[in-house]
Amino acid sequence: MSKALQFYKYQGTGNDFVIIDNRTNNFKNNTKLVKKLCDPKFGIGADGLICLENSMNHDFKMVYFNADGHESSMCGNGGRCIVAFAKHLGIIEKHCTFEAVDGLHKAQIESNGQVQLKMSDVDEINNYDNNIVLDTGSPHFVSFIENVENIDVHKKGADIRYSDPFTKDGINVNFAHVEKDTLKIRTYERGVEDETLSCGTGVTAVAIAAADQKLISTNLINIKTPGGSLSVKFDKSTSGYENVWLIGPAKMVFKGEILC
Ligand SMILES: N[C@@H](CCC[C@H](N)C(=O)O)C(=O)O
Repeated sequence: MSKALQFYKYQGTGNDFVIIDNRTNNFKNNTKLVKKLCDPKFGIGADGLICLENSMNHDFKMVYFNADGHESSMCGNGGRCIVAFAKHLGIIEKHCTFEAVDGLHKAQIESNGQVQLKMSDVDEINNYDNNIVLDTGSPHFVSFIENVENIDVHKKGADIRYSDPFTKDGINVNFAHVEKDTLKIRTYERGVEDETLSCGTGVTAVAIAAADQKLISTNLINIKTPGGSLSVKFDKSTSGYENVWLIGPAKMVFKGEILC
């Protein structure tokens, strides 16, 4: 017999998520079910699904699944959305610390609703054929190009994601253009296997890569994605980049019940 599952739908600059309050452990996830819930025809439709779960020592725990149904690494936009959701549930007020797959994250909600999320430190940046590979909680490939509006992100992103060194574990692929300390970014996401409107760990990776390549002269960077605007700020340390913050909107779109 089908069971009714309560869900919430959130979006952060157009990167959209099904969020489930799983503090009671009622939602027993499996790859097929998560994939179906993320499917716009057979389910709700989203780039990923997030469970908010109890944490022993912190405000809550975030468990993230890509739209392909597999549990994955950190999601920056999802992290900002789950913070807004925790506030909606009354678990937190303005500030919180939560557990995620890549460690602890601090966050705060501004009076204008923008959510600031502290991301992992970055201490390894690799060059790859004039491109950059780094991990901001999820693995990212960064390619700086001239004409970011016209590139076929689906085709070129898939070519890189399925190329030799990345086939097995996969990688997210970002195409970026720098203009006067503002970055324009489009991302092909692993696990969605397509372009999404925005990727939080992706824009964080591009901002740090741009600083590392000396393409920008500020450590508070404005970013434009097809889904809206974000900012990233950080400090340069002797070993890399720390105090990395991703800042932007996170909004509830609707809530409902689905039979599964
Ligand atoms: N949408 C994301 C990244 C989600 C994880 C990614 N698809 C992966 O598997 O690495 C974000 O906002 O960071």
